[in-house]
Amino acid sequence: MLDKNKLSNWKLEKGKIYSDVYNKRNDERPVNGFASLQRATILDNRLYFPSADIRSQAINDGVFFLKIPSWINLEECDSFASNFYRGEHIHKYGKFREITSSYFNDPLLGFHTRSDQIEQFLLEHRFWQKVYPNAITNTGINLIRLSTIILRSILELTDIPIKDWFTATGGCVDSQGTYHLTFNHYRPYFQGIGLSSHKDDGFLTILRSNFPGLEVNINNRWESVSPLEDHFIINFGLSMELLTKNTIQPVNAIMHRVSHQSKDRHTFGHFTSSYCNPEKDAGIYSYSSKQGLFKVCNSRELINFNDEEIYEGTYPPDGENL
Ligand SMILES: O=C(O)CCC(=O)C(=O)O
Ligand SMILES: [Fe+2]
Repeated sequence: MLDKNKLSNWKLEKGKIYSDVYNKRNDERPVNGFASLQRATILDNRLYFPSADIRSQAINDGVFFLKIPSWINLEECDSFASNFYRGEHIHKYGKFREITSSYFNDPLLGFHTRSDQIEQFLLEHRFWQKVYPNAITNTGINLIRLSTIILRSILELTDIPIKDWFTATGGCVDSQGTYHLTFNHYRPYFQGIGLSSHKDDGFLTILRSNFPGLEVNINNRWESVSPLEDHFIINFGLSMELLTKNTIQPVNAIMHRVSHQSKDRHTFGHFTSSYCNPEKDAGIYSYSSKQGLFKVCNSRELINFNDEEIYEGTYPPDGENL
């Protein structure tokens, strides 16, 4: 959690995003039981929790289950997640492991192997139509719609004036943010952790997982998430935490990690971030009733620095670099 008093001074610095939660980031304590996550549904284009208390709990946890709406079809995305890394001779989607960042002229995109067990195919919305099969692009577009519904329902709980919502979210309240649809495979033949502890950079992540392995840090305890059939896992990210920290409804970003996997594990995630492309960067904002809306950092820098820090580590808080 970001320290409230430090918010107005919060600066994005390389290797220091997690300085204030350094011990949590470098925490090798095993899990301590199962997370008891709250459940929500979508009703009439709104996010609905069974009660205000359950909603507060979910917002405080920074993570909850969401019933998958009937208008979202996951079949092709599930198949893509299970096959994108296998090679063309094994499956039609196996060729995607050959499509790397050089194809997009962007170091963030395409197929990547990481220092953890994870390997990924990561693609930003502006390339979906050209690269993904149509069924996957269509699901991605429905996930944008879903993320917009969730985001608006959360903003309604804050005191951020509606006139500021577009700027505050870099366009996301009108489905004009930057979106990534990312497929993950955890390589059982690799040593070490599945995925190092981190918070997602954006406002929220819609995660599809049928596999155990995700661990969340709630109230300074690591807990396993048992996936719930027909539910997404919704994670709030750094942009949401920064934006709402000094409003009447602070939202916590959830620190999470994936444990070592001894069998193949496949998941995929849809990430909602403030608008940025090589020409334009909408920025990351924070709001308080005293100061109004103020810019905290660049959107793209937050994505890049967070990515680097996840895999390369956080500088120890005493200032000494790794
Ligand atoms: O695979 C998972 O369960 C989590 C993936 C994740 O945290 C991410 O892609 O940011
Ligand atoms: Fe994540």
